[in-house]
Amino acid sequence: MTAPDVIRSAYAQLAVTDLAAARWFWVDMLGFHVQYEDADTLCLRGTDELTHHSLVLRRGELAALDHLAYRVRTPEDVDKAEKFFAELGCPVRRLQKGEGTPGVGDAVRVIDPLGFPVEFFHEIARAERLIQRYDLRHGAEIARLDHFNICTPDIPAAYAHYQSLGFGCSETIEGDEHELYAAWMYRKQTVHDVAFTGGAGPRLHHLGVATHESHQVLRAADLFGSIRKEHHIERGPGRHGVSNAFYLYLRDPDGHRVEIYTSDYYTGDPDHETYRWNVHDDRRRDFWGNAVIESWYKEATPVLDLDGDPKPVSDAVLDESAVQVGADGLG
Ligand SMILES: O=S(=O)(O)c1ccc(O)c(O)c1
Ligand SMILES: [Ca+2]
Ligand SMILES: [Fe+2]
Repeated sequence: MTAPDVIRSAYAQLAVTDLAAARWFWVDMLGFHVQYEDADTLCLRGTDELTHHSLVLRRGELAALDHLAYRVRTPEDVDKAEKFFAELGCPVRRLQKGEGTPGVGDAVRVIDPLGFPVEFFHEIARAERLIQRYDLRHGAEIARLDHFNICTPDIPAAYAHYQSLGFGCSETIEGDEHELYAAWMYRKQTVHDVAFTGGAGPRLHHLGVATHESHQVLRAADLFGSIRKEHHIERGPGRHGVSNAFYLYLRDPDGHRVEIYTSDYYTGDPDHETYRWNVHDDRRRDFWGNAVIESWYKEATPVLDLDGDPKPVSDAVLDESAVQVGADGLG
């Protein structure tokens, strides 16, 4: 089975129960730009992004992940993706241009071996260059989508699946016997396109969106505090151990988690080595040793199947939050 040539995590499509409230959060507060809008759909992108969108919000009855989407290098890679997942016995659905998400061409949607709805596409509409439209920047000034973080009960299985798709591994969190608690994996040459958080799954843990500077991360927190919306702030600001990024976690009006993330590092050399953290090192998730609050480990967004119905979840094998590690872990 030849794996499709994945370029990067490209967009996520979320179902939101109140499109206007979601618009306030993602456009007014975070600073995404509206590329397309109708009564049920918002297609959004960050200031640096040159394709139609990196986030799609679609009105729905249940707050859920509709699908994650990876861009592949050529139209032929969409065919390869279809074959790759069909041979794994996964549900597969081909979408012609115009049948799926606005702006996206020929694509294939699958339920992957981890139970996640995932789209692989090549063709997507180009968008006007806003990189130097400083006059249009607003809110947290989000530059681009950076990564997906998914909750899954079997981290080794997730690692093996994404390794079979050609993803490298930049960092891990491991136990004393090297049992795998978490992993960060990439195709683009930064720390991750996808990362795995141990927990009941399939569920979406968060979307990571990048700003250029840490002052935009701090500004986001101040913006929410200023208008008495501080309850949207869940964790941080802080410095990650894994990735070394400066971060802030927020929850949108539906509870979807988003991380504002800046300043990780280059991983593009062919012999790039995985950096391994011990689960007992309480700098791993916050380099300053600040505790990870319970909701961050326990709460996540359900995912939909290819017919739009919520998928059941199965419980975790390992529970990092149960490991007693100083400032982190709740055991
Ligand atoms: O908290 S961790 O340092 O493990 C971490 C590192 C990178 C991320 O994107 C993240 O969400 C969490
Ligand atoms: Ca809070
Ligand atoms: Fe993240």
